[in-house]
Amino acid sequence: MTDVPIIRVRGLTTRFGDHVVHDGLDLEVARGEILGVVGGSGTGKSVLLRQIIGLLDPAAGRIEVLGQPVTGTTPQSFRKLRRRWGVMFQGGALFSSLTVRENVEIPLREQTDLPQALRETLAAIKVRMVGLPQDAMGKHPAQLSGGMRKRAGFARAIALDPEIVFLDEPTAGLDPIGAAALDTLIGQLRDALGLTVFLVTHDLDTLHAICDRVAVLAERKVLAVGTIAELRALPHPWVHDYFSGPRGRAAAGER
Ligand SMILES: Nc1ncnc2c1ncn2[C@@H]1O[C@H](COP(=O)(O)OP(=O)(O)OP(=O)(O)O)[C@@H](O)[C@H]1O
Repeated sequence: MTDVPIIRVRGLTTRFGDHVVHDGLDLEVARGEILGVVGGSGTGKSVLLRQIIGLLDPAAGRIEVLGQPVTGTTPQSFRKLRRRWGVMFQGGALFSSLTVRENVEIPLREQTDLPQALRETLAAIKVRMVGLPQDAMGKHPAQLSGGMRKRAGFARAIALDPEIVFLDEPTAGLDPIGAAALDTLIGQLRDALGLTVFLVTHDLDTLHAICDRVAVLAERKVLAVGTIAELRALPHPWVHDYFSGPRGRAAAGER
């Protein structure tokens, strides 16, 4: 990891009408780390992710990714920047009418001029990298299990060899074995590809298994960020209940 943050959020304020979701939120993500983002329901984890990737404008604040501004930039600069990250939304968010190959090819089709044959070859490599069998390429999402759909979504997220991958609740809806396998895959790909991973999750096992640091969203800001051991030492009630309640202790391997 270097000292220069790969993602930098400063003074972020988010409002929907009178509802203030974030109020002066600050966050930095280091290159090469897996950062888990946790918080109670409605604390604005998914909204934060969408703002960092430029899908939603904040009311105030500054967001920089890879040293470039995300807000207030030209469409051309933004297009260049967005090629450098990949996103997997909840459930994989695949197009149901397209095959896995066609889904994985979407970023290659939209953001490169590569010929069809090369797009297919690259899609096949990504599908293999996420541990899907080659015959999954011709299948539609409805023909896949939930875990396979997530893997296909992951293959699409890494289609353009991104530097950062954003994952919104990747293990939601998976059985514990499938979830653990996906955690392992995320960790392996981070190591193999040198990815930075920004991961919104409720899954305590994921946090323990692969996250280098965890950011806690509460009280309209990032209340704390650190290792799980550091967070467990905090007296804040939500942080305490989350990490040191029965599920938190079980995920930590305690009784
Ligand atoms: N487009 C929108 N218009 C109005 N309100 C919105 C919009 N998007 C999100 N919100 C509100 O912003 C708040 C934060 O939403 P967000 O989806 O980020 O929560 P979250 O922390 O990801 O929650 P969960 O853990 O339940 O998924 C919620 O109160 C939500 O209703």
